[in-house]
Amino acid sequence: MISDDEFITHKDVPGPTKEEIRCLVMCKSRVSPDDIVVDIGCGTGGLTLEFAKRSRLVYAVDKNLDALNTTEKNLKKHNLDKKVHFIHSDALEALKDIETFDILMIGGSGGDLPLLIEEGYQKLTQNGKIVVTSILLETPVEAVETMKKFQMDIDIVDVSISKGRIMKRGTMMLARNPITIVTGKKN
Ligand SMILES: C[S@@+](CC[C@H](N)C(=O)[O-])C[C@H]1O[C@@H](n2cnc3c(N)ncnc32)[C@H](O)[C@@H]1O
Repeated sequence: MISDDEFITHKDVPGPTKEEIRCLVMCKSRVSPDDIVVDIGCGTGGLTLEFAKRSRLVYAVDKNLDALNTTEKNLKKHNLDKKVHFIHSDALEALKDIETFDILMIGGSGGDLPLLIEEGYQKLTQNGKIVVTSILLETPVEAVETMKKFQMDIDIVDVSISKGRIMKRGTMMLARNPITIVTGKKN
């Protein structure tokens, strides 16, 4: 797992998904070397990079060109850019052009989540997974409701992490925003 401070960042792009959350996403997605992954809302490339290390091919999609360029820089830095197709597009448009995949990672949807899950489900391989990460309370509910329509096996984890900061007098634990990870498996 690559540490958070190894990423190249951009002032107008959200920072990478934190290391501990990346660990959990890799674990919940059960990504394997033959998998094709679509990373919607690739941002800084935190998840794209971890998926590229563990899969056959990743489609990294973002509607923000600064984000896509930042992801590309981070993948190049780790010699993983050859395993990634970089797509500058809105998520729904991008999905229409991709034939099939084993994992659909949704880390940013801009309000289109139910549609994205519906479109993505059609192209997901048998036993494929849709993983949604969110800081908003409403997003996991939308994800679960949509996944239920397709009788997916659903796993929900809410993660609250505190990181220790060592100071002169002792160690202070600093809380981070809770993140919810919803994973749906196609039966
Ligand atoms: C929180 S960031 C994702 C961070 C990323 N997972 C990482 O580890 O670096 C969310 C991203 O989703 C993108 N996004 C939001 N809605 C989108 C949409 N409808 N289509 C494509 N990208 C979208 C935003 O531009 C932003 O870069």
